[in-house]
Amino acid sequence: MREAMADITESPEWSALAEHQAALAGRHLRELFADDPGRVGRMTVTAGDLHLDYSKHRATAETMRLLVALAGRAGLRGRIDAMFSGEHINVSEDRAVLHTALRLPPAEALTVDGQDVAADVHAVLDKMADFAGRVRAGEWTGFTGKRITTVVNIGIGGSDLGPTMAYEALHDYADAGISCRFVSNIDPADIVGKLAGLDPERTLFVVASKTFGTLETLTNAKVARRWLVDGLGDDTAVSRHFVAVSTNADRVAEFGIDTANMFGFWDWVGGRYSFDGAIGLALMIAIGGEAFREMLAGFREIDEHFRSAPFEANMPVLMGLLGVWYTDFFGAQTRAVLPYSQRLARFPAYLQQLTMESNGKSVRADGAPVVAQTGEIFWGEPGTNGQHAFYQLLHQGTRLVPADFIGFAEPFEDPVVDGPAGMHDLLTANMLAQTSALAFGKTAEEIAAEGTPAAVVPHKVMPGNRPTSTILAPKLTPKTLGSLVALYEHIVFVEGTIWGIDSFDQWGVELGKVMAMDLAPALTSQEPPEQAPDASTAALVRAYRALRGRKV
Ligand SMILES: O=P(O)(O)OC[C@H]1O[C@](O)(CO)[C@@H](O)[C@@H]1O
Repeated sequence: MREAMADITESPEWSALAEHQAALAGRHLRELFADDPGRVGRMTVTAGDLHLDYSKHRATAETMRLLVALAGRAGLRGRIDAMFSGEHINVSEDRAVLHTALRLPPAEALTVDGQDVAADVHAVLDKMADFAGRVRAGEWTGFTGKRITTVVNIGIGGSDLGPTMAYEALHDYADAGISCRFVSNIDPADIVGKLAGLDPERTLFVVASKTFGTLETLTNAKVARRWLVDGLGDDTAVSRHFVAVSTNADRVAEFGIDTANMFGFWDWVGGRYSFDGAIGLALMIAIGGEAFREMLAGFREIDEHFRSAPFEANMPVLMGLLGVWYTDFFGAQTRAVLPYSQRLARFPAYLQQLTMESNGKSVRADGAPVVAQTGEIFWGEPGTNGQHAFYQLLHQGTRLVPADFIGFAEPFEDPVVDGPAGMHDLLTANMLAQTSALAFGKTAEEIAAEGTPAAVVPHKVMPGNRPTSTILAPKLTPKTLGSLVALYEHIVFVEGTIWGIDSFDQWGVELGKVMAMDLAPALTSQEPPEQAPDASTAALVRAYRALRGRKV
């Protein structure tokens, strides 16, 4: 039986925040800025290449002091140390949580549960780099001796979203003439579409699955194997065209992939925290081992910052605490993530798994029900596209939607000029304008003064007081991407610590998987369905069967 955790909402720190919120709720950001000229300087923090301005939050110096005190009450410092040192903080699975070990510098030692974790990590990274180097150099060829030009990663969830997002973000660094495609969905449209136009002689499949037991991945891998064997007319071609990334060597071998071509990881890496290890193999083949290691250095820089910076100047701590502030004290339900970079189009989707699979929990680590709201709903789209879609609600809707804006100073493209500002400057101008409009809005008086007819004035009022963080980095490099991801990984950890939950299990996804396997025969058999879990689902099974021309 686990020791019962204290109820954080009963703590003096929580009560102080609740009282403070009541006093602050009626105050506008316009006033907070007017009252405190030093605000921006104080509410700006840098970590490695990341620059965060959090002054446009509905928070004062006192708010931040109280939030930091809450972190102290939740034992955040001790929890950080526990994670980095390999304590079994994933309690429901009795595992260490060591994604931070994936980016340990070679000189740093770490032994956990009697195992030299640092040596294991570097052995896998070296094996990946060696393999990636051979594929890139054309030394590892397909079965017929031709160079590999496309890598197809087959995986789902953490075995897909990380590498997909990172490949899209960093495709400018793909310098060996090798491109990647990513197949995840059990919907046949995914694999059929992704295989279209590929040459089996030049295609390498990376089957990525921590468990190597995931229905979608194994099904897609079997389809890919059939496509390859049909295309090359020889079963033995598989060994040159399939490699695996997994923690489960037995299942890899059972599938028919030579375990010499398997890249391992460990149960102490959660799937959603894994693309900086072997799950990033496809990415490494595309961008090369050196760029991959630069990405790891970016992760590492934020790990170090998170571990050592005082909470008052600690970027993940501040952003995590602000997440708690809005979730639990303002009743906000979602957080928008708005990258002003087309290359980060998949970043919100990646963060959805990272944050929501981690913190979407209603039971605490001690097994008792949670005492506060948990799990922000993350969503978003790149700017400026989002501006022409859902920003109306952000500006004038009734809901409070805190938002993270992410931008970069340097574009990749040569200056594409249209008027005095280049396109990239226009992109950035839009980002900055949005955060300013969200924070300060426009009053009825200001609108009326522009000659707006009185009847239209209320429609044009921009209430403002809508909180945002702005993260700026020099350029979307492998290093800055690593830093950004580590930032959000640690934000998740900070929030999970305050809420007292185990951010590293995901039991809630299991039931649906089992039920799907139970239901599949009812959909596919030629006989009338025997059972369905409930009346509604039984009716839907019958409707589906009727539509497919099967007996009902
Ligand atoms: O890598 P695997 O074992 O195939 O799992 C894929 C994904 O499935 C999940 O278990 C959720 O169903 C995720 O946590 C994981 O990232």
